[in-house]
This record gives sequence, structure tokens and C-alpha cells, in this order.
Amino acid sequence: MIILATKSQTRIQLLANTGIDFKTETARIDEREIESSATSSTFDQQNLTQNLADAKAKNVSSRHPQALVVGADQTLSINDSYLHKPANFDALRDQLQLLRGKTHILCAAVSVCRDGEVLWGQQSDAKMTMREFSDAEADHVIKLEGDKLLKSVGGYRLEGPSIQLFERIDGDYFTILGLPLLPLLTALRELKAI
Ligand SMILES: Nc1nc2c(ncn2[C@@H]2O[C@H](COP(=O)(O)OP(=O)(O)OP(=O)(O)O)[C@@H](O)[C@H]2O)c(=O)[nH]1
Repeated sequence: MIILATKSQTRIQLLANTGIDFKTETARIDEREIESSATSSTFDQQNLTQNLADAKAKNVSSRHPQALVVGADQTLSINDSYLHKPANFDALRDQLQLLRGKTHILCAAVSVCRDGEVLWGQQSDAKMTMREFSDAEADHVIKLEGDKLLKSVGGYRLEGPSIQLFERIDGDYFTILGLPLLPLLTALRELKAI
């Protein structure tokens, strides 16, 4: 049995769309604690994101012996600092203004684990450049998308009207949505899980 260790409806939908049979369970880890205890002196977003994905997969794996558990994480960095899912609409507006007219990095990592051992992991980045959109344009997108935006690390959903806020994207679509799906499918085939 494959278990996807997530509460993310986006990740669940992405994996469900593949037709693979799986269950879901939320990982019980403190992401902020892992982030704050990141030891590397250099800003190492890939390493942190992979550690978070590994931690989620290991956490759920510890409760499901023999199951193949998939964990994922996504971080957003701009000027070597991390932004997180906005807590409310005011924070969302502030965050979009911070990202406006600039390029930020999304890093998504995925990990496959069994009995607490990481069997495979990979992460990929995407460079996201936002337009100098107006407050009115941002408010229009927020009105159309509503609180779904609060469930996204960047406060946007690339597959929806948020796309109007972008100048350019360089990276894999699934990475941007939070689950590097193609490398994951390759790993699951190699593990004979699908
Ligand atoms: N639909 C959508 N979701 C996005 C997009 N960009 C980022 N996300 C979501 O932003 C969230 C990133 O936060 P994480 O901490 O990695 O994951 P989470 O939502 O807390 O869920 P867990 O896997 O349980 O940790 C994920 O749910 C991603 O799917 C996007 O463009 N579209």
C-alpha cells in the first residue's frame, strides 16, 4: 500500500489524477522547528526542503510498518529568507506585495520511505517572476480564488487566475504545485510499487 503523508489537497489531487491507488495521512511534525534548527551556515533551501519531506515520510512510516510512504515539502525563498503560507488575507496581500516585480524560488522535495528508512528522495526548483501588478489586480485574483490561496506557500495557485500575476516561470509545473510528480512516478516504478 502507498500512503501519501500530506494534508495538502493539491498534492492529493495531483497523485489521484495519476490513477494510482493510495491512502493519505497527515504527518505530525513541527516544520518550523526543523526549519529553525537547520544547521547549515549557508542558505541551503534544497537541503532544508528535502529534510522536511523526509521527516514527513518517516513520521507516517513509523505508524505503518511495510507501507511505502511518500512525503513532500515545498519552500519559498526570496533574498535568502523563507516565506510561508499566509495566515489570513491581510498577510496574503502583504506577501503578494513583497513578491511583486521580483523573482522568488520555489523548491519542492519528495521522499519515499518504508519502515522509517528513506529509499529515495529528490527535489527540484522553479524560478517564479511576478509582474508589477497593481493592488487592484491582486485584489481581483484574491476575490476570485478566496481562501484557497491561504493554503499555498506563495499565496497563489498557478493553475488558477493567479497566473495573471506572473511575468515568467522557469520550472516544472508539478514542482510549482508542490509535488515533483514525474521523478516520483519513476521512483515508484523502480520500486515496483506501481
Ligand atoms: N494548488 C496549488 N497549490 C500550491 C501552489 N504552490 C504551492 N502550493 C501548495 O502550497 C503548499 C506548500 O506547503 P507545504 O508546507 O509544503 O505543504 P502543506 O500544504 O502544509 O501540506 P503537507 O504536505 O501536509 O505539509 C502545498 O500544499 C502546495 O501544494 C500552486 O501553484 N497551486
